[in-house]
Amino acid sequence: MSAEEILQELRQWLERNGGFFHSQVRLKQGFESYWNQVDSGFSVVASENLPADSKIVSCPFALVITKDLALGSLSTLLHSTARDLANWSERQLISTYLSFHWIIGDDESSKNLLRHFPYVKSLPTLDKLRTPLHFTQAELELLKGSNLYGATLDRQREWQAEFEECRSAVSTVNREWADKFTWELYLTAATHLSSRAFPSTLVSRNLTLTSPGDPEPILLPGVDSLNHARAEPVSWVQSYLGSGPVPDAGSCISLVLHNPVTAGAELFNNYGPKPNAELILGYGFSLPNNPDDTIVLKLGGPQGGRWEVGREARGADPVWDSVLSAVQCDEGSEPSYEDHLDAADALAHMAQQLLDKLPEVSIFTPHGAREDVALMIRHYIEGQREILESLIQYAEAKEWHGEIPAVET
Ligand SMILES: C[S@@+](CC[C@H](N)C(=O)[O-])C[C@H]1O[C@@H](n2cnc3c(N)ncnc32)[C@H](O)[C@@H]1O
Repeated sequence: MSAEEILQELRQWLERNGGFFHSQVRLKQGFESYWNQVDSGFSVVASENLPADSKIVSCPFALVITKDLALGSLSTLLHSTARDLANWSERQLISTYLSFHWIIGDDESSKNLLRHFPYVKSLPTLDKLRTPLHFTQAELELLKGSNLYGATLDRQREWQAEFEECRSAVSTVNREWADKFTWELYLTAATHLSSRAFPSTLVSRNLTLTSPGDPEPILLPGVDSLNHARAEPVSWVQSYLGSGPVPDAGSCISLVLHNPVTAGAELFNNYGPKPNAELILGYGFSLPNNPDDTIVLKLGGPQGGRWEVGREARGADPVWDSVLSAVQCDEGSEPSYEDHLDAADALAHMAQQLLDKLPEVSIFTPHGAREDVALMIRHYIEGQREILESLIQYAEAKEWHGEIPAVET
């Protein structure tokens, strides 16, 4: 099947199930030319001028992939009770559910349990994915000394352990399935989830009710087909029909773009203000000079904590307060001029140490690294460097603004 046919099938499947893509938009394989990054999947383009507030795509609730949908299908397939799988995370359930489409295949017998084949087939293949879990060893080395390096190793360990647990459960039921259930398959599915997830609050009955805890990730086929543009004005609109806990047929989630779009232009969703570390780790792309970049700072000790500082030292004040109270000799009293000097010195020293640890970014693509990956890493490291430099300037400014004791006469 060609890429065009796969996208056509996705569109028809959405329509058969009560969803749609706007009649004046076209799905196309690859990005519009200017991305300068990897061609990691498809994009949505306007075939005619679209007015402001156009509804671009709509996904019926019946096609939404939730943890519960995955749990229901897997319990039947694995002859397990839902309780056996109840300790699986959302990622384990949804990634295993997606993987099973490839393990069992697109045949009649599994159609009721694995209902997302046209969607799964349209998702980018392993070779197109670019999160750090898909980096070569040489590419990973380029991150050494940055927070993202540690975060990548942690994620690799965590996902691999989850996969082993899922595979071993499958293996007790069917060895042939377990043989087909490879790490690459699981990694691909888990990356699809991390790079396309929406919050489960979108499908809850009362959007205004904040449910306790973090929302779960869910997949919205079709709605997830637009690439990201920072600060793009969009709305994710819920239409929940009926008043019971189970939505009536016709309930759906739609994506509305508030800006008009000219014919031929790509249409964008807005994934929210995310720093490059998060875009790279979860999605496999970066934005140059990303204004939402942050660096995570952790301080030990009783005044310690974890903070995110952004460009131009945005969010540095609580770090400063913590450092200041850590250096203060006389606890409980007003910090002295010397305390300010010591705190400024300690903060600048800490930022300088982190700066020294950061890897060098060459404008040339290092040997063994792919160009698109090297570019992503450059965007990220440059952002980290600029934030740390701004933090040093912030500390220097604090030093000057520390109150100078009046000269005794
Ligand atoms: C939700 S999907 C969007 C549709 C995607 N192009 C596809 O074919 O599946 C998210 C993925 O699209 C790509 N992407 C989205 N926005 C991007 C951007 N601004 N620059 C580069 N890649 C982007 C990344 O690979 C990301 O993981």
